[in-house]
This record gives sequence, structure tokens and C-alpha cells, in this order.
Amino acid sequence: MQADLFSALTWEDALILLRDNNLLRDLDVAIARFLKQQCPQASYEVLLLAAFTSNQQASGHLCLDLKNRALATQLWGTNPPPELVALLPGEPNNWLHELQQSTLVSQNGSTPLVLDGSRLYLRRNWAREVAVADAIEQKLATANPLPEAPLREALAKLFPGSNNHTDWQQVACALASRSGISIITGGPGTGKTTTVVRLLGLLQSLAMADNQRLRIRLAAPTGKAAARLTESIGEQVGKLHVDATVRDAIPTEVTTLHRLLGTRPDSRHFRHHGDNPLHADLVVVDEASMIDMDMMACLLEALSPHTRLILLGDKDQLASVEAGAVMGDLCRHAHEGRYKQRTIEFVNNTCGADISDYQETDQNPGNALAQQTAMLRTNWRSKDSPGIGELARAVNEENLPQVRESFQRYPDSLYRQHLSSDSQQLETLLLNGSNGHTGLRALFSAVATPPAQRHDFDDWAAGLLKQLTHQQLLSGLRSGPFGVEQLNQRITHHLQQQDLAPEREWYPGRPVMMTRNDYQLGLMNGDVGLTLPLLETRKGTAELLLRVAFQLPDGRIKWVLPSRLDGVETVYAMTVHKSQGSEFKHTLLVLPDAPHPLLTRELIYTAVTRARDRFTLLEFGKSAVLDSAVKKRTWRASGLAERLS
Ligand SMILES: Nc1ncnc2c1ncn2[C@@H]1O[C@H](COP(=O)(O)OP(=O)(O)OP(=O)(O)O)[C@@H](O)[C@H]1O
Repeated sequence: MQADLFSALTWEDALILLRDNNLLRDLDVAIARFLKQQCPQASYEVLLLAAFTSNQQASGHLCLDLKNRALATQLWGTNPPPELVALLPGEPNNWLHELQQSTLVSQNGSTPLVLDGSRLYLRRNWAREVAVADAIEQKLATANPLPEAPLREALAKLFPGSNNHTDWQQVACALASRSGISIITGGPGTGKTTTVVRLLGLLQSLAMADNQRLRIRLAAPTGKAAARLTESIGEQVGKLHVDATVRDAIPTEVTTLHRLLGTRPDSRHFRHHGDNPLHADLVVVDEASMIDMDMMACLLEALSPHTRLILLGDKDQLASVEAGAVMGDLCRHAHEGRYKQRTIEFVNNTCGADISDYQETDQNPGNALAQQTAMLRTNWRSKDSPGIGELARAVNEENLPQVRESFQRYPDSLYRQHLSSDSQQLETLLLNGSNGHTGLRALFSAVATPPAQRHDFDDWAAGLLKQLTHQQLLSGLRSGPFGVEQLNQRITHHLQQQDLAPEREWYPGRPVMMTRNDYQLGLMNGDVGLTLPLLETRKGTAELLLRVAFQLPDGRIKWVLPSRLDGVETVYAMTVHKSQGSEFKHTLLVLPDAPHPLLTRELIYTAVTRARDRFTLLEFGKSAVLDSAVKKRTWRASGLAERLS
């Protein structure tokens, strides 16, 4: 039957059938058609594989890995429809043979398709991946070791309490001080910002002692992440034990990556690139797990050979929305360390710490980047709400009994609530808040009383935007009854029923999120604003005008006319993806009534770690939904980790 179906269809019929079953996009079919025009003798197999490779990008993969897993499962999940699997011709070995024979395929990027081992790429993705790997190798090769004695002295001053025990923050500083690139990874509150500020203090004091001054730039992938880092970096710089002149030479302003690289209107290209590099000696990028392969390639290209790069982030968080899982690929084994003997000796000489338990083994050798990577392991913030840290760890370790137990052990910070979809329990919970965390009712009441004086508007808006982060509903899904689109509609409808919101698109209290970058307004995809009424006096009469207040990364408030915003959506509920880089006092995660392929361990971990004080799981189905999500790992096809080893 399978052979019959296969032989009965042309390549184009097969692709159209797959597209009509939503297993390919129009774009994927168009790519195959284009390739057929370029090479009329291209085979069925090559054209199908080209379309699949293009389609892989939609799921965040950089390539199609023909050997790694059963192809059908890789493409269509664990239960691919058998009649469609029948369209896949033959065996992977035969496909490899077909690809190797095709003039559309090369190994060096001279053709539209590139075959690298068993990985098939569209040329652009292959070139991006190679560029990133090459740039990292180049940065690793520009070793810049400081003499060990002054380094030891400076590190001892910066970390006065670290007498001969392993202080990973100190180790991270020591490792980062000696090369053109380093990575500091760790869960929330493990001190990534604290560490990097001390590192900046260290490097700036050493430079200034040499009559130089480092040009330092700080960036994050989104406006929200940049605003958060601006706040925490300002705090940490204030606490730094260095001379005032050094402290003044450490910037506290964090910009978005797009602004750092210089966006150009109507262009996908940045102002800074290989021929016009950034003027910086040191670039720090936070929330690096959100950076996709494209952006990482642009960032690395824009750095001069001498510019050091420090990446901060949590490797266990969700990968970027766009293709690639760069942070995960760069420090996949950071928890094991995989340090070489010479790294262990260096750390011992400079920090007095023994990290020999984290030595590489014959089976698990450490690459050059692992020698520049440190994982911070103590959560300093979770002392206030230890349950969140424990739950996040249990999720990460796929320890389901521990997951269940955490909810029982920490009722103050963790809560599991079963909801029925035909009740209004969810709406009531969000309106009233819970456990001392204010809800939407309190927010709407604060919004309704604008200050009389114009000069108080900004402070008022800043306070309300902060209040908006006291509670946030998250969902892993966009569509369907438990996706953010319908959740937002449900909540809006309920607010209308309660006479808190009118039946209009724009009303005081409507929170919105940007869904695209607006360079003219200086607002980025993911930025959240709050619609507010402002009292303006015009020709002697007081009028209420609606404006949307956004907080810029530097803390200033930007007021925008609602009609000026075309790429926004209501955000009572937010996807977990969009919540990255943010933190909320009380985070609530909706789980649907049945397992879903998009619900993965990284997604649950990311949602849990968005909570600062309290995490509530809202379950519309059985607890098996959580269990199945925690057991499911995100996997993204890419060759970056292999290239770097
Ligand atoms: N070694 C330490 N000893 C005591 N407190 C610490 C230490 N390191 C960090 N902290 C405190 O822990 C809190 C979290 O630190 P920090 O903001 O640096 O963590 P982070 O990993 O950057 O957090 P986030 O995940 O939010 O980005 C801060 O209040 C900081 O002062």
C-alpha cells in the first residue's frame, strides 16, 4: 500500500498533500518548486527533503537531521499519520545517497542545500551556524590572560568570604578574565548579575591601573529584560567595593540587542557588522537563552576581534522563538563542568578553589568553550520563597515525586488548583488576586484615579506598570480553549460583565504587548504597556485622554497614542515564551485538559522561574498533563555543539 501510494504521486502532488494536511507551509512548497526550476532533474527524494528542511525552521530546528531520529517522528511528533509517513521514500541511507548525487547539494555552501554529515541545511542556516562557530573559536583563541598574582589579589578583594571553598561566582570571574568569550549560566537568583558586576569592577580597575578605560556595553534581547537588568545592575554597582572612579566607569544602562547593533528602518541588516564593528572593549549580554542563531551571528559579526563577549543566561530555559537553541548548544554540559587539568590548576591558583570534581573524563571531554563556562549553583534569592527554587530543580531533574512533594511542603509559595472549564473560577481568581497578591480589580481601581498634575504622570504610570507585574497569567499555548488568545477574550469579557471594562477596544486598564518591533516608536516585540486615562486641560476644560504607557529600558516612561499602535494584543494572559526575561510576584500557569506536544520541561521550568514569591498551577485536566510535560524535553536539530567540540 505504501509503495503504491508513493509511486502514484509526483513530488508536487506529495508536497501539496502534506501542505493540505498542515504538515508543510506554502513557503516550504515554494522552496521545492524553486529548486526544481534550478535543477529540473532533481529527484522526488531531494525535493521532499528540501521542503522538510525548510519546514524544520518553523519548529526552531536549524537543519534536518537524517540520522538522529526516525524522520517522521522528527518532522511530525510521536504519532505521525501513517498515510503521510508513506510519502517518505525509502531509508535514510538511500536519502543520503540521493542527496550526495544531487547538484543542488554540496558540503561547502556553494549550493542551495548543504549536507554536513547527516544534517541537511538550507544554505543560509548552514552559513549562520558556521559563522557562529568560527567567531566563537576566534574569540576563544584570543586569550588575554592576566598575570595570576594580581588576579588572585583582586579576586580575593572582590570575594572576601570565599576562603578556599568553591565560590562559583569567583570561579566565573576568574575564567571570564582570561579569554575573549565566556559564559555564566545559572537559574534565577544565582547571582549572574552580581557576578558580572564584580567582573566589570575587576576588569575596569585593572585597565584603569594601566591608564586605560574599557568601553563597556550592556545588552539584553528584549526591552523588558533590558529594563530588569538596568535595575539590578544599578543596585549591584552601588554595592561594589572599588574606587569611586572605577565605579563611575561601569555603565548601568542596558540596551536591547537591536539597539546595540543599530537597526536600520526597513532593513534586516544592522548598522554594525564586520566592516563597521561596535566601539566596545567588552560586551555583556544577559538572557542569552533568548538569542536565536541569526541574532547570535549578527552579534558576533559586529564585535571587533579584540572585543570580549560575556554571555549570561539560564541554559535550562526555553530556547529562542526563532531557529536554534544557541545557549543550550553552547553550554549543554555546564552542570558537569568538564574542565581540563590546566583549568582546574588555574582556578586553584587564582581562587584557591578545588573544582576537580568537575573534571572532564575520557567519555565526556570538555571543549575549549567549556573551559570558559561557569555554572552558578546557589539560589540566593530563594531564601524568601524556597519552594519555587525546589520546584524548578525538581522539574529540571524530571523528579516527579519531588514535584508533587514541593507543592505540599511549600503551601505559601506553591499552589495547585484544579479548575473546571465551565466555571468562572479563573476569572474570579485573577480579579480578586490571592494570598495577599493584588489582582485586576485593584489595578483597575488604581488606574481610575489619575493624578491631577502633569508632572506626576510618569511616576504614577511607573507604579502601575510595576503593579501589573504583581500577577501574571501564563499559558504554553496560543490557540485553543487554554491558549492565550481565548484566555484574554474570556478575561476581557468577564471584566465587561463586572463593569470594569467597557465594550471598546481601548479602555483604561487594558494591558497590551507589542507583537512586532516598532523602531520609530522605539518599542520592541514583547514590550508591555498599560492604557491609562490622563487628565488634560484643553481651552479651560478638563478632558480624559487615553494613552498607553511603556517603560523604556532606561526607566523613562513613553506615552503613546492608542491609534499609533497597530502591532499590539491584550495581555491579561501571556505565552510562556513571551514571559522570558520578566519576573512576576505571583505567576499562574494554565495547563490544558490534555497533554500537548508544545508543553515541555523547559516550558514548565521557564514558567516556574518567572515567579518571584508565588507560583500557582491552574489545572483544567488530570495531573498527568503536568507529568507528561515534565518528561518531554525540547530537542532542536543543530550542528553547533558538534562543531565546537
Ligand atoms: N554571593 C552572594 N551572597 C549573598 N547574596 C547574593 C550573592 N550573590 C547574589 N546575591 C543576592 O541574590 C540576589 C540575586 O542576585 P542576582 O540578581 O545577581 O542574580 P541573577 O542570577 O542575576 O538573577 P536573575 O535570574 O533574576 O537574573 C540579589 O539580591 C543579590 O544581592
